[in-house]
Amino acid sequence: MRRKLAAGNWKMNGTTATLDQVKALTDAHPDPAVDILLCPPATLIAQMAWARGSHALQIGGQDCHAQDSGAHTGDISAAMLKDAGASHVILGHSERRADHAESDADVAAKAQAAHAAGLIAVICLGETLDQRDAGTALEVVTVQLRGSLPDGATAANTVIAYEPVWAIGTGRVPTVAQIAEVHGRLRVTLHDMMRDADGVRILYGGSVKAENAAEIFAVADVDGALVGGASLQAVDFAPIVAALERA
Ligand SMILES: O=C(CO)COP(=O)(O)O
Repeated sequence: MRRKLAAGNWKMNGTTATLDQVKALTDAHPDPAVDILLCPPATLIAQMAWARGSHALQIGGQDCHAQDSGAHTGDISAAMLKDAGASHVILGHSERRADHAESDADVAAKAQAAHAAGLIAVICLGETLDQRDAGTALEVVTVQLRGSLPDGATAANTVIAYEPVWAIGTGRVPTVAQIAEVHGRLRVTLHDMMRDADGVRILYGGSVKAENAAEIFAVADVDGALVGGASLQAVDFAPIVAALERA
């Protein structure tokens, strides 16, 4: 049985003033029946770890370098994220793939570094609108998964997030049939690649809101969500967590 995961990606949003959302969220779900993960900017990880107190809220980074340390100005290693209080790190988000030209091989190398540091890698993939329209979405995500999953990936150290690029921040969401088709394909591919594929959580991400969460969470092989905009405010994110608890 896979434990469901409600994950929030704050992207490049949030300052110390925003940390009041942590209390609002943990107060709304003092004893959650699902895992809750927030991935703030790296500057807030340590303070968020303090702000959660004894709550089971998990905290993640949004990227890490593939190396442990060294002359890489501006970069952050997986061990540093862990030291600051993170247990997870998002890798291969489409915004990083686009803005920083990250390849599948880069993502696999970073995931390997994350695993070595004891972090759970949340590996993101998803097709663009052109690829969806061309009918190649399944092929694209299969290639991304095969290229981005490192040796040594297990259900315990890896989460997959399917995020169609055209659904991110657009309010456009795939049909439940489209989500089911991709998640099913990802599960089959995982089975081909690892022994405990049944235990790997596959999240859906892209314009998840309180209004559409229940419908998405009812889809087979959807084990939770990776939420952007609607994770910034507890008033938006808490009902998504509640919908996942009910799913
Ligand atoms: O990119 C996302 C999460 O990583 C999704 O963002 P939105 O929920 O804002 O569409």
